[in-house]
Amino acid sequence: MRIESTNEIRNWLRISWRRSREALGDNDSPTAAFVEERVTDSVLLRAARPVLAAMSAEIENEPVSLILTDNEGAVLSRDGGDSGLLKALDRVHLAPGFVYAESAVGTNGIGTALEVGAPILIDGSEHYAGPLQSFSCAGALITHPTSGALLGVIDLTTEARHANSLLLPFAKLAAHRIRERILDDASERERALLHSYHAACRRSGRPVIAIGEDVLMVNALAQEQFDSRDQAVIIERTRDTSGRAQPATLLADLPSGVTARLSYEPAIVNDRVAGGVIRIKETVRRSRGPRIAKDPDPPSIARMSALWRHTFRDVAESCRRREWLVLDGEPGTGKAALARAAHEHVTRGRALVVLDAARLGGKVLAQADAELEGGSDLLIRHADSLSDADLDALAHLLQPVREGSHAAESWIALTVRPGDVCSAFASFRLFPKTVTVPPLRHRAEDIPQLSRDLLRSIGADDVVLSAASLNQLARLRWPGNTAQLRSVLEELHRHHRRGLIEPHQLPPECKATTRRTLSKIETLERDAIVDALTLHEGDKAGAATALGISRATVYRKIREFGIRI
Ligand SMILES: Nc1ncnc2c1ncn2[C@@H]1O[C@H](COP(=O)(O)OP(=O)(O)OP(=O)(O)O)[C@@H](O)[C@H]1O
Repeated sequence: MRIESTNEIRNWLRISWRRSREALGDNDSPTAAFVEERVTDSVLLRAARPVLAAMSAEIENEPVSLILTDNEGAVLSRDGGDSGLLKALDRVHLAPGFVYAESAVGTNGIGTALEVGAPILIDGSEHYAGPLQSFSCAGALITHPTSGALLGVIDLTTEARHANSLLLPFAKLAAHRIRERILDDASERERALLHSYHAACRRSGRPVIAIGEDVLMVNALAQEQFDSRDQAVIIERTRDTSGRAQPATLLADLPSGVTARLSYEPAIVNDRVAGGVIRIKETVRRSRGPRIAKDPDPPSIARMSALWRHTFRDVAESCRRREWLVLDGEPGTGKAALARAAHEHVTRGRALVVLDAARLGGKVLAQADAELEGGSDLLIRHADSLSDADLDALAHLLQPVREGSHAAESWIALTVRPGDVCSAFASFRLFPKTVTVPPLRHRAEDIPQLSRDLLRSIGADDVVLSAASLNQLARLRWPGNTAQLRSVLEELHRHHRRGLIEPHQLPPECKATTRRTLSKIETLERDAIVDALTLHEGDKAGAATALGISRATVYRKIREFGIRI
């Protein structure tokens, strides 16, 4: 979008002020939030550093500062400017680490350029916040030259009394030079990777795959020998090495039943890893017979955070002891998936019959009876949806099984909502153990791996989430847990069949953010505020009263946690 005429600019300003008023109320001196975990290396920073160094030399001793931010308005660097200007900028926290999003500090050259998606000059009193009105800021967007992803903003700020009409053209020129530099860097890296790839293909005469930041190359031999599922696992496995400057040898168990030995060699240009070339050295067909190992490797579903591994171990242990089990947890946390995977892991192929009580209602009794008669293991999902009478009948059905001869045969697990313990079961002591499956927001570190697993399972093998997109997903609250993440990825796949997905391409429901990983306490605090706001249909005063905190605190927390309801 381009903003050309003065009228249009005024219009955008009016809208920007309205947004600022909604976000900040009457707060005339909002404080920019500080981000503790800052990005110190990125495509943008690498390309911008030399450009900004050269440009700040051109305007040496001028009262103008060049400010680079990421695509959420967090300041990454500040160059140039005389000491008076720098002191003034420090006073308004326009400094590295602080976030200049419009929602945080009101209309300004950085946040407003991001909001309107176009370069913009905000002059003196056009700023929303009083303390910013002594500055003039020109912000120009920096987009990735090939993917078009929004990377950040270059902003030129000076004191309003020095404002000059060249500020905005100069900001646009800086953005243009940074984009060109990104393109040069990328083609230099891609050339280095291509060179290593061709050399590996010639030397080895084997299947070869090369992976760079935006590039994937698969030679004809690799395409012939491995289907797309195998290729996806190989690529996934080599992600473990991404960015690694040392050669490495890895093993990968492929879905086709072979184990492949992968030899990784980094392609390096200017001391930086441009990508890696993977030669597939040999493959061995795995034995189909029963595994002899006492403690087989856990399945991929279990290879996640300590919290999730611990939960998996608990379920597997109950299954190993044939101890009947209740899995409770919020909707969509993966209770059934976990029970299935643990059962498969422990019994190595014994059938587990899954009955959904929410779908079958009272009919679940007759079906469970028939399956138990045959000695099957049983997973009854959504047991809490049964009526009290049906639950009672189920308890009476299960009690003789527990005490009878085939008790040792059948393993039974139920899934229920949190805290939904059925008194009939408790009185018969049918289910001695309950495992609580943690919500996704308590294991945000699992989101990258989980997203890749889910993308593969929905057939979106050609879709790759960028690191920034994964960070964005990891910051969300996920009330619908893994099931919601799955539906978000399905929605994404409907619009993007392949390629690298950047944050702006994620579905809208992924837009509420906090910039950092929250501590457990902060997560609980955020959840309480979200729950109160939802209950009060977004009314902040009502939520504040319900929580016993001030309205100002609710506003502050909404901004801090990036809550949008
Ligand atoms: N660790 C995981 N890896 C891959 N997919 C998963 C994982 N956990 C859950 N899923 C997928 O997420 C979705 C929801 O999981 P599941 O149905 O097991 O959740 P649930 O807690 O039993 O849900 P409900 O609220 O209906 O009881 C399913 O599509 C499942 O395959």
